[in-house]
Amino acid sequence: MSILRFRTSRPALPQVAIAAVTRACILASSVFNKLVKNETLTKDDKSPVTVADYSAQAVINTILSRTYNDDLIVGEEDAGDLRATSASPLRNRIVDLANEALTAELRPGERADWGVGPGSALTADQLLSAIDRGNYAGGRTGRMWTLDPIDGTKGFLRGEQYAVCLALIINARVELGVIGCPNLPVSAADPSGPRGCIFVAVRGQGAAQVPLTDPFTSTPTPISIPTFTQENLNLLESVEKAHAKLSFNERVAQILGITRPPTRMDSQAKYCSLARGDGAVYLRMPTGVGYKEKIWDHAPGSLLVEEAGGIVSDSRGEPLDFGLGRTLGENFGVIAAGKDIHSKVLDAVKRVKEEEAKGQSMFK
Ligand SMILES: Nc1ncnc2c1ncn2[C@@H]1O[C@H](COP(=O)(O)O)[C@@H](O)[C@H]1OP(=O)(O)O
Ligand SMILES: [Mg+2]
Ligand SMILES: [Mg+2]
Ligand SMILES: [Mg+2]
Repeated sequence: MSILRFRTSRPALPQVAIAAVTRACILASSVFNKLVKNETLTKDDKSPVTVADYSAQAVINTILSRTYNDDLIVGEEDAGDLRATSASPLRNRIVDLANEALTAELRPGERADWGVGPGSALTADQLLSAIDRGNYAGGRTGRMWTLDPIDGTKGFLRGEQYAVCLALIINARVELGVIGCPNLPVSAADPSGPRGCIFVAVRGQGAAQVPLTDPFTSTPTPISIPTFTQENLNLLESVEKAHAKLSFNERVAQILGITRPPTRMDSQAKYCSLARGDGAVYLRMPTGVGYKEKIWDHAPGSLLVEEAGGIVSDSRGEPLDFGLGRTLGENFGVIAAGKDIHSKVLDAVKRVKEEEAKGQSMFK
C-alpha cells in the first residue's frame, strides 16, 4: 500500500481511476446508439477502432495526466490515423465527445481535484497528444498505467459485452485494476435487470463491484470466487473464433466432465464474471498463429481474479509476465479459475495438447 500512496498530496488512486473509467464508460454507451459507419476505422492488424475507443483513451489519459503528470501510460490506441487531413470529421467528433465526457457535471461523491468536471474545453491538439501519451513501451521497472479504452470493440459494435480497462503496474506487478462493463448485468442472477458495473481490485486488499450508476457513494460489494459443484462448472470463452481456439475448449470441457454450456462473451468482462462466480473457468487457448497477447488485455482482469481468490496463468501454466513491454511475450493464452480448479484445468489442457500432438504425428 505504501507504493500506491507514496504521493500523499494527491488524491487516492482508486477513486481517480474509477472516475476516469466511469466517464469513459458513459461516453462509450452514449456513442453506441449514435455510431455511424464512417466513425469506425480498420487498423493495420484488421481490427476495428471507433470514435469511442479514441475518445475514451483521450479522456482517461487526460485525467491520469492531470493528477499524476509524470506517470507513463501503455495504451492500446495511437492518434496517427487521426492526424491526416482526411480524418477531420472523425477528429472533430472525438474532440466533442472527449470534452463532453471530461467536463460533465460532477456525480455524487465525485471531486474536481480528480481532474474531472466543468471547465474549459481542450483543443484537438491537446486531445490527440493525450491519446499519444499511451505510447510508452512498458518494461520491467518503474511505475506505469496500462489502458484498453474499449476492450472487445467487436462486442461493442454488436451491442454486446465490452469493457473499459485500466491498471497500474509497478515493477512489472499489477497493483490496481479497474474495469468498467457498461452492458454487464449488475447481478448475473437477474440478466434482464439493471446493467453497468465497475470492478476494482487493489493488490492485497481484495476485489469489489460498484454500480456504474453510482460508483462513488454506494458501498462496494466485495466479490470472490465461490466453490463450484460439478454440475455448475462451466467455461467462459471468447465470442470471436479468431481470438481463441474454441474446439480445444470443447475437448477440455469433455475431459473435465463439464455439462453446463460455455458462456461466450467479449472482453475482460470474462475475468469480471469469473471473479464474481458467474462462470468457473476462463480458458483462452491460442489459435496457433503467433498472436502475442497485449498487457492491457489482461492486467486489470488478472489482478481482479487473483484478489477474488483465483489463479491466472498462461496456457502452459506459467505466470503472466507484465514486465516484457507492450505484449506478454511468450505467454500464450490464459487459464483463469478458482484455486481448487486451476490445476485440474491445466492438467486437462496438457492432455489435449498431447492428444493433438499425437494426432498430428499420425499424419506425418
Ligand atoms: N488473434 C488473436 N488472438 C487472441 N486475441 C486477439 C487476436 N486478435 C485480437 N485479439 C484481441 O482479443 C481481445 C478481445 O478478445 P475477446 O473479446 O475474444 O476476449 C481484443 O483486445 C483483441 O485485440 P484488439 O483490441 O487489438 O482487437
Ligand atoms: Mg482493439
Ligand atoms: Mg481495445
Ligand atoms: Mg482489448
